[in-house]
Amino acid sequence: MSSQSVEAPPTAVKPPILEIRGLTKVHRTARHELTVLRDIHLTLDAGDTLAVTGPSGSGKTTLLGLCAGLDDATAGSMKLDGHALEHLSQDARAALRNKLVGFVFQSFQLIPTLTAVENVLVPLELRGEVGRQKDAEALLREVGLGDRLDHYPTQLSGGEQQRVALARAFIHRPKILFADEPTGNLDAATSEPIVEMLLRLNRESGTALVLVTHDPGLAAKARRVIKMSGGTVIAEAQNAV
Ligand SMILES: Nc1ncnc2c1ncn2[C@@H]1O[C@H](COP(=O)(O)OP(=O)(O)OP(=O)(O)O)[C@@H](O)[C@H]1O
Repeated sequence: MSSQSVEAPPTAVKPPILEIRGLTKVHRTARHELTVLRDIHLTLDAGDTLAVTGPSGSGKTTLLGLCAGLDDATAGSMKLDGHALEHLSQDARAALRNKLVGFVFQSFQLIPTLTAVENVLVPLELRGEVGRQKDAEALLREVGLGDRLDHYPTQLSGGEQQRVALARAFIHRPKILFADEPTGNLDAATSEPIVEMLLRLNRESGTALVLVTHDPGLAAKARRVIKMSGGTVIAEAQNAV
């Protein structure tokens, strides 16, 4: 009998979905220099949920924008799913984000000349995926817009536009979804299914969620909560969810 021990195969350790080191953002004008984010460090595990809270002007939207690649940092580094963004070309960064990231903006950013269904299909078209009309329609039904499929953004209320934006952010099943005030424009009855949908996406697809919110009820549904003030993270807590 062999005395060789059988070594367990190495377990694949998933990289954090998001790793931020020393992230800083300074806005410079001719006369002023304004540091809106200062030396932020943050690590988020794959599939985790994080609420970003803090008073108006504390830097929450700026942080989200940098994470989602909508803006460039003044200093610091970021990894998405183990990929160091500073080592990638602009095109490679865009492709990585297009694959991994979903984003819901505070101001929806729907394309005015496209219908609700066509707006939801945009992330797929950017990836060259066609023929997913039925999936887009199903998602819109899930957010309660089954009878608004062919409406244009101007024909939708603010809350309805918000829901189209959420469906658009979900359609390619991102690994991480950034949402800036996802229920900010919705009443309690409308926001509940949206929150449920976000949490279901997290549970069933393992999509990590980063939610900027002023709503303590929504923040309580995230496993981790950070509080920002003056461009820095001043407190961090964990919820038993
Ligand atoms: N392009 C810009 N140029 C100069 N200052 C900016 C610019 N964009 C944002 N700021 C400033 O950065 C600070 C942080 O703004 P940010 O939108 O990130 O705050 P926030 O915490 O998301 O606020 P709110 O809860 O009101 O949405 C604010 O003081 C804002 O005035």
